[in-house]
Formats: sequence, C-alpha cells, structure tokens
Amino acid sequence: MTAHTYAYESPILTLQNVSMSFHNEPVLRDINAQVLDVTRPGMNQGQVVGFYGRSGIGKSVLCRIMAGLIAPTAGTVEVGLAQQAVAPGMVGFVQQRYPLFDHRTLLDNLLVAAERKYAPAEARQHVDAYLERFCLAPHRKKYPAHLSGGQRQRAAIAQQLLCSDHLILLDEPFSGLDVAMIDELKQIIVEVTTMDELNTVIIISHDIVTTTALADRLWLLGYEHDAAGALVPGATISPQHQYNLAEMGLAWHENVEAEPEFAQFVEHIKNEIRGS
Ligand SMILES: Nc1ncnc2c1ncn2[C@@H]1O[C@H](COP(=O)(O)OP(=O)(O)OP(=O)(O)O)[C@@H](O)[C@H]1O
Repeated sequence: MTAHTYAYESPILTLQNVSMSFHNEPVLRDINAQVLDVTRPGMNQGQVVGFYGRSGIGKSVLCRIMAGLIAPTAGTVEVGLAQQAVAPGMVGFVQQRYPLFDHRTLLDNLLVAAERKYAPAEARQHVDAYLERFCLAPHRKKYPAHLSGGQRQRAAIAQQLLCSDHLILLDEPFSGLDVAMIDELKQIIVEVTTMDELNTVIIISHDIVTTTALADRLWLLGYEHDAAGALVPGATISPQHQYNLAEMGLAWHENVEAEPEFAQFVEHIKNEIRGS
C-alpha cells in the first residue's frame, strides 16, 4: 500500500439534497455528495469517481440529472470551479450507444463537437491534438461505421471532452470489451485525468475491480432502513457509502489490483452492494 501526497482545493461537482420522483414514486432521495479538485505535486491530477449500485436503483437517472438533461424534483447540481447550476452541454455523457453522426467522418464528428466551444481554427487545433492523443489520427477520414468498437469508444470520449467543461460521465464503458480493449480504455481514462487537473471522469459500472482500480473516490447508491428496519423509499448515497481511496492509500497505484488491501476492499464493496 502506497500513500501519495495530495491536497484538496475547490469543489468541482456538488450535489445538494438531490431527490427525484416519477409519478410520486421516489427513485432518489436527498443525495449530498461532492467532488473536490485534487492536487498532487508535480502532476496534473484529475479525478475519477466510481459510481456503483444495483441494477434499476437509479444510477442512470442520477447521471441524467448530473448532466443537466433532466431536472431533479428537488435539490441542485453545481459544476466547475465557478459552481454554476448544471445545464445541458456542460457535462459530457458517453452512453452505451455513442451518439456519433454516421454520415460524417470521424474528423467532422469531432469538429462539430469542438466548434460548440471554440472558434473554427482553434477547434481544429484541439481536434488534431485529440486525434493524436487517442491514436485516432490515421482514421480521421473514416465514417463511424468503419471504426472498430474501441475506436468508436475513444472517439466518443474525445467528442465529449471537446465540447464539455472537464466533467464527463461514462456509462458502463467496459461492458462488451475484450481484455485488450479494457486495458486500452483504462489507459485512456488515466490519460484524460492526467491531461488537466480539472478533468473529472465519473464511471458508472458493474465492473467493480476495473473501476475501483482507476478511482480515487467511490459512490455507492443504495437504500437505507428506518429505525424499525423498514426500507426507506428512494436510493441515496449515504456518507458511509462515499469512499475516499486517496485517504485509504488505494488511489493512483499502478497494478493496485495485485495488492491484498485492494482485494479486501473490493470484497467489502461487493458485500455492501449485495446488502443494499
Ligand atoms: N422517465 C421515467 N419515468 C418513470 N420511471 C423511470 C423513468 N426513468 C427511470 N425510471 C425508473 O427509475 C428507476 C431507476 O432506473 P435507472 O435506469 O436509473 O436504473 P440503473 O441503476 O441505471 O439500472 P441499470 O444498472 O440496470 O442500468 C427504475 O425503476 C426506472 O424504471
């Protein structure tokens, strides 16, 4: 177990009393959680949040709320150093079905995204940099249908990074990928979160080992019970289900999966999910 030197600065994502009901049925209840800008000497260290919960508990609903795509029934989501109320477009969201335009080349897809934020010449520079960085430059003239699954995924992540403000949500990014593609994607996530100190990736995943190995913070969405033992309707992220892996000495290690403390912690998380 290796502890690194780090410090926290300003908040970059704040969920305050977020609740959501559909037709008066509570799905999410009173969620309070925060991501802070982490700093490490001599590094651009971004943030990786692993976000877990049983199927159907409300992870996708909370993601759509964090992305500003739906408004919660109550509560607020604030993003960025300015802690502005979230609005559509501020947060990138890579869903399982990637929204690339099929009739445009990869280059054009990325330019469309970048021109939402930058003037054309500057957009082109950013796109070229991402194409290089994500090993997509040789494929720039291809249409999405002619890219491999891994290339499409890299393209979707680049696209969302180009048009959002540092924060991106990845919904089940590892599902359906072979081991080599999982390694490649892990590498990309590490690259993204060490490119800029403010870059923050929230990974919604059922792949606890892969996600925990990348994360410095974990959120577990679950139900609570009242004093009589009855289930309280609406899932929440209780304080004991917000884990700080940096504090636990489990963040930012290469090959952390091989450490006994990591394996024990993953077992703990799995048991918490089973019991939630
Ligand atoms: N627009 C909607 N209207 C009514 N109910 C909804 C709506 N959207 C989601 N729900 C309900 O909210 C609950 C949480 O759904 P959600 O898709 O967020 O689960 P999840 O945790 O992402 O599940 P999974 O891991 O299986 O993807 C479900 O019971 C779902 O039916």
